[in-house]
Formats: sequence, structure tokens, C-alpha cells
Amino acid sequence: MSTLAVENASVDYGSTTAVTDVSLAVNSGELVAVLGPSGCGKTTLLLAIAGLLPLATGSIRVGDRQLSTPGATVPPEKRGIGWVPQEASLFPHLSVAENIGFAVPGGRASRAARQARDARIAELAELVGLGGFLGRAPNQLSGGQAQRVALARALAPRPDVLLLDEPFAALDTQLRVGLRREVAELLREQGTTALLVTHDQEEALTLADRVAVMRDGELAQFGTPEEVYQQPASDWVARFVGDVVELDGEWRHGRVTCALGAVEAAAVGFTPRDGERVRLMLRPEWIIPRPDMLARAAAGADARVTGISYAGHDAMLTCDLVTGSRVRMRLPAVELPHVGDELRLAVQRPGLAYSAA
Ligand SMILES: Nc1ncnc2c1ncn2[C@@H]1O[C@H](COP(=O)(O)OP(=O)(O)OP(=O)(O)O)[C@@H](O)[C@H]1O
Repeated sequence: MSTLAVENASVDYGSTTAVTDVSLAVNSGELVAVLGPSGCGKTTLLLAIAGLLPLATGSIRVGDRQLSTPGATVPPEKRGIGWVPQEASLFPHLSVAENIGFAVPGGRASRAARQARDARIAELAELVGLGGFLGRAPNQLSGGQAQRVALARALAPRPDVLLLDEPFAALDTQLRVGLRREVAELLREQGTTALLVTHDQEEALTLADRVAVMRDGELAQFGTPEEVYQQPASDWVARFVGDVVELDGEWRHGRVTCALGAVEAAAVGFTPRDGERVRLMLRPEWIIPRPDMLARAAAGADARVTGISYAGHDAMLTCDLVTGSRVRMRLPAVELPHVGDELRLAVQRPGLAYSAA
């Protein structure tokens, strides 16, 4: 597999620019998720990488091959790029084996070439867990099985780069979670360089080595899942990637004085003056209860639990602060407080301060 380098790429639909000046380098064997809300340009970027749309500016390279520049686009079938679409879109009149082998040369060639092709089809069917399904027709497969065939078909010609366009979106929740984990493991085992488009934050954070967050055609942040979640580059990224607790406050000496007390914080993207109004953002699990009496003296704020949303492994608590604000706090569902309990809340790691302007 090879590296994929997208540099300053812009893509237009007539007078509408759908992708603006995006630069993205995917290392060999890396799985990168392109995450963003509907209409932000994810699919357009993928189509340009696949060679189905021309670039208005910039370039796309795989390894040392220049594949797209404005005015020159290597056609899709010559780019060495595989595509797994949202719905499997298998050829209905072909068997599973014929679908997998569709893009593998050798069908009408010598006996040795045919044998190599059949071996590749069998190997891939095994790889995606469908070794016993080679003779089946697509209409005899479940949605998850069809999507596995689509993955095997895309991997069969040994592409340099694999593009996956929301491949799990059409599957029900349980199947989606299981299949996406399997697929990520398989891609890692194969050392596949892959770009996965999704609008599902959890999918991006759990599967990818790095996440490219897109907004309105631009790259809003490109980093590891931890970076994107713990150090969002803007308040928009913070809100889009996960739950946030937002409080207005005043910046003073590296702390934000707000309804939760004087909370230590890092300013993101600006240098606040002492006394400046800022917006503090916290993840709900950064807030913890301090039920012990000693905590009374510690920084924090008194609160009453007003709601609990139980999710099995953890729970989201809604707490009303005596100062009048409301915050949400995520706790492991081991020993949970009850609605009506009074707690003292503290923040266990520095929050993020964004400009209130
Ligand atoms: N063929 C087209 N002609 C004109 N504009 C288009 C065309 N296809 C997409 N667009 C516009 O380009 C922008 C990006 O669309 P794109 O499909 O890339 O977004 P997306 O992030 O993949 O969205 P979704 O998650 O809903 O699939 C949108 O504003 C869309 O309306």
C-alpha cells in the first residue's frame, strides 16, 4: 500500500465550491476517517480522490504518482484506488465469487491466470468470513454479508488506497458496530491505506488512526482521535465531536471563573486578557462529584442531581448548580448518585477556553 497526499485541493460544481483548499496526508497502512455533517463535502472529496471529479486547485498523489491536478485527471480505472460504496451495489446477476472477482484480471486468460484469480477470490471470501458463500446470488445475502462482498470486491485487485463511503450506514446498529470493528481489524492486518467517510463521531473516534473533521468544504481539524476529542481546534469542533458542557466565564491567570468555580483552562486559538469574557468548554466526564466533607473547602460548586440518563456502562447526570446554571456529568455506572442528591462538583482536568467574541 502507498501514501495518499491531497494538497490544497478544491472541487467545484459549476459556481458552487464544495471542497476548499483541503490538504490531507494519509500514511501507508493508515486508516483515516473523514468526519463531518451532511453536505460538508465528504463525498465530493472522495469522488475527487477516486478520479470521478476534477480538481479546481491543488493535487492528489498516491505514492509518487500524480493522479489529479487542475486539467489532468488519471481515469478511475487507472488510479489503483478501490471503492466501497454506502450500499453494497453488487451485480445482481453475478454470484458472490463473480462479484468479488469482477475487477481481477484473468477470467478469459490462461489456465494459470484463471487459477490465480480463483485463488484470490477464495482468499478474499475467507478474509471477509464468506468462504462458504461463493456460489450464492446477491439476493440470498443479508445486508452485512453483501457489504462484506463489496469490501472483498474492492480489495481483490490489490488497490494502493481504499476509499469507504459510509459503508456501514445502511446497517442496523448491532450489525454496524460488529462489522465496522471487523473491517477496521481486517484493514489493519492487510496494511491497507484507507479513507473512511462517516458522519458518525463514535465510528470515526473508535476506528480511525486519525480523524479529518470537515466543515463547509474546509478541513476544520486533522488529528488523532484523542487530539480531536480532547483538544478541539475550535468551539465548533468541540460541539461536533462529542458532548460538551458550555459555561460563560471570565479569564484570569489561566483560570476561568464560572458557575463551577475557578476552573483551570487552556485558551484555544487566542490569547485572552485578564478579565476577558470567554466560553469554557468541558467534556461531561471531566466533571466529577466530590461527596466527601473535605471537598467542601476545595474548588468547585454545590449542585443537586435533577436527572439521570442510564446507558449501561455509564450514565449522564443532569445537575443544577446553586449558582443557577445546569451542567451534565458523565459517570461510570458503578455506584451512581440518585435524583435529588446533593453533590459538590469539581473539574478533574483543565478545560478549554474559546473566545466569546
Ligand atoms: N452534483 C452536484 N451539483 C451541485 N452541487 C452538489 C452536487 N453534489 C453535491 N453538491 C453540493 O456540494 C456540497 C457537498 O456535498 P457532499 O455530497 O460532498 O457532502 P457530504 O458531506 O458527503 O454530505 P452527506 O453526508 O449528506 O452525504 C453540498 O452543498 C451539496 O449540496
